[in-house]
Amino acid sequence: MNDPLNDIPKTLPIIPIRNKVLLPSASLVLQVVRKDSVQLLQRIYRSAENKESKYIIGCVPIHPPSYNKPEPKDTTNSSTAPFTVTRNGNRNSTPKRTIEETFNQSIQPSDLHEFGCAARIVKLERTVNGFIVRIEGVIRIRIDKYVLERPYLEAEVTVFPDPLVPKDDQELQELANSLKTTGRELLVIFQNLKFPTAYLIQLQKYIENGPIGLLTDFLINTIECTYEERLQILDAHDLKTRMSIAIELLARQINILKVTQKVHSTMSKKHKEFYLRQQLNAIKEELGERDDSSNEDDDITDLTKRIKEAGLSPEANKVAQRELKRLKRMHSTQAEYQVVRTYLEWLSEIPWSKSTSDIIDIDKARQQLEDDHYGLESVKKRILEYLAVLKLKGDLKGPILCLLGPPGVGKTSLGKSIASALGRKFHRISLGGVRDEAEIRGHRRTYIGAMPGLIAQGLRRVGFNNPIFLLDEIDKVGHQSNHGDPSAALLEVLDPEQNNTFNDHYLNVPLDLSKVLFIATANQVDTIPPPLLDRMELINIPGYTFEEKINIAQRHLLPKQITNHGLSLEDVKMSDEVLLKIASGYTREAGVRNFEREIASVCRAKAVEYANAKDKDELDKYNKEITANEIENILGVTKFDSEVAERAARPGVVTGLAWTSSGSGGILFIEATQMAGKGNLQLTGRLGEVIRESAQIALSWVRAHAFQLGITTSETESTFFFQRDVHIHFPAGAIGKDGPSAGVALTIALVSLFTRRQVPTTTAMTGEITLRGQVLPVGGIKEKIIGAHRAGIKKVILPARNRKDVEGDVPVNVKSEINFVYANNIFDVLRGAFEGEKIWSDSTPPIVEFESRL
Ligand SMILES: Nc1ncnc2c1ncn2[C@@H]1O[C@H](COP(=O)(O)OP(=O)(O)OP(=O)(O)O)[C@@H](O)[C@H]1O
Repeated sequence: MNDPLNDIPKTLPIIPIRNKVLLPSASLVLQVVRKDSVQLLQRIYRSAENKESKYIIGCVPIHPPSYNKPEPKDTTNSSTAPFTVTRNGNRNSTPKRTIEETFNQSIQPSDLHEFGCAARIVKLERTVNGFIVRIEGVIRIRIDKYVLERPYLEAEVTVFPDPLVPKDDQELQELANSLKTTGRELLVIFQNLKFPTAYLIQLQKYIENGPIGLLTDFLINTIECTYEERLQILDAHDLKTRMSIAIELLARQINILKVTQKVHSTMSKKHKEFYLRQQLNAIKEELGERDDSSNEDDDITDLTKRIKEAGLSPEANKVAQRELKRLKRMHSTQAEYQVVRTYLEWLSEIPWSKSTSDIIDIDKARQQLEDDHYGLESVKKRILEYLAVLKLKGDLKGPILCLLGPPGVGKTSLGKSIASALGRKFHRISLGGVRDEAEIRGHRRTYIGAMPGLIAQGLRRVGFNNPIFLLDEIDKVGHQSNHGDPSAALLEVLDPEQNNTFNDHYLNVPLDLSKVLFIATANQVDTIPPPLLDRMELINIPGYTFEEKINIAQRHLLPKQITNHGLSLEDVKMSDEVLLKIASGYTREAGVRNFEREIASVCRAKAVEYANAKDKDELDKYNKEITANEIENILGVTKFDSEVAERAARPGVVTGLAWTSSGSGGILFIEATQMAGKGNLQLTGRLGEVIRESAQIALSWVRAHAFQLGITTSETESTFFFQRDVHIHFPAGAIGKDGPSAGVALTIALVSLFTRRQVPTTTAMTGEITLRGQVLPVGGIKEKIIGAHRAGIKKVILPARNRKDVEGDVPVNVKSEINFVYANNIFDVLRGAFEGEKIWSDSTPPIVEFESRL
């Protein structure tokens, strides 16, 4: 057998234990929540090597409040210290504490007993409040001196190994024999009581082979005795004293057990069960298989109180009470205990009946929206109408508002403004990339690590049941897959008829979401699942024009960034020209997010300049006005020239209008070239199926009208197209492109290529074409035109049936700076693209003109 002495260092970290005495050979499970011990175990937990079972600590009992400290004694003397704990010092007199109180409680060396037990950590588990640790007593120790008090106690110790019983010590030999006889007697009783076999084997081993000191401790561990009696045994490092006390205690226990066995045979079944249960608990406790029940009780009392205060719905309360009952029956080391406990914590933290009171003051809301956002008049108007209806009707049963627009146009910040106008809490739920229904609805509790979904989590975070939830990027939520359908879960969330009984899989009780005000945001409408779209009212926020961006910057972004950088509004001035330079030279976006970032860089540079001037006491030299030249010094050379200016007009190159998946509009170039070949058409630039088909249609139309357009010399000539290959490329090959709206631009690019005529780079076009040359309307007109305006386009050719979109939605200043050409057919486009020049002959009347008369 290993000498335990070898394992025990001279200095040991100390874990003080309350109401318990650990003896060598016993094991104990402790729920550790007090700060000092938690910090000690944290250190052990962190260092991987120390997590092994070899880590040794000292376990020392804390004196109960009524403990009278014994007189200092000569520890070399073999006699045991006078025992002075009164009966009042038992566990029942210990005051109950909450977890927090226990955590903050500080233990002084003077509170601790002089003797303790060195123990080996065999299991260490993290819990919500601290640790659960299982320790095994190794050997008696006496504390000589505390060498550390914070963050945890550490002490120099003397260890007391048990000597072997000397053959010639008659008295000791007799005591040992008597102890073994008592042990055998107990073994028989325990066998009758059906004690665990492993325990019985162990006891038998100790009785037959000793060592006698360990057998004494092992027996005392099993029997019922008071706290004081156990302390007495702990203090008795001298074998003779320990055995004498133990024999007395064991004899008492045997008597009790004998009487019990008699009573047992006469008891009713119910009584017996109760009695056995009590006994089982006591035995478990003695064997160290029950942890500090006072802490566990504290925990459950605390939870019960919190559940009572949370004002649960009747259904939730029923479930909570059932689970509480289960929890009480469980042992805190059981894995299921933590699962149930976490569930109950969730139930207690959902705001079932806590609401903020609404302030629906339309004037105040109007003011708030005005203060926070420039422009967006129609959006603000619609939001105010919505709030007015909310005020009159008093419920939220209506369509959900969905703010639709490119990134950085203020969708999120509009949501925040609405929340602060209403005095409600605001929470943003990002739906981008949500592929799993469980993310919305939670995982069932049977899963390991199950959690409630985003909605329930949001409610817990805000702490009130009537917040504003901004469902961000609802267009990016996943559809039906083998992980369920997140959009179907959202449907339930957003449906006012169903959402008062929303079922989160984890909570598994109906949640009332009818008081939550949902606002959604999306970049594009196409990918929003139709049933969701059906429940929402779209409010379009197209991109901003330069003029709007400058106004937003002067009123909101610049003041915000100046103050963010510790300057006062008077310290930095930027003219509209400078702001325009930043917006056009350094950003290319529909919103203002990058613009704000660039303004922040300028403010940072100004803050450095200001601080330097202040340090040198030269504030008079500091120039608060920022010039256009300074901008280049701060932000570097301009990142973007006018997109149109980058290009020179060439045959085969045409400017189209695009609408990106993020909802912002812009221009795109189409380049066509021809080479000797066999009549093949090659397309590049990451193109989708539809745009490829548009290119085929365009080529077929051009081939069909080649003679009329002067490309071929006779109507029957076919060699022209069979002797050359055509290659069409859409630059910015990294970005995928698709959709039918490039049809018109593709046709014009091919006509320009074959007729060697140029289209001005400031002319852009959009529209779908049919094989017969008709121009069909397309979507995203407003965004495309605002984007084109930003790019410096002067003329836009677009389908005649899109005229209403231009007249209705496009800002006036944009309309006034762009010349619009509305086309019914491709000949109208040709006329517009080639500056009114009629490049075709009328020898054959164009088929489309005939069609257009239909
Ligand atoms: N009209 C406006 N008036 C004042 N500030 C604005 C306006 N539009 C946008 N902003 C500001 O622009 C920044 C970006 O806005 P926000 O984050 O709300 O954009 P978003 O549309 O939600 O973008 P995303 O779709 O990427 O989430 C914010 O600081 C916001 O205050």
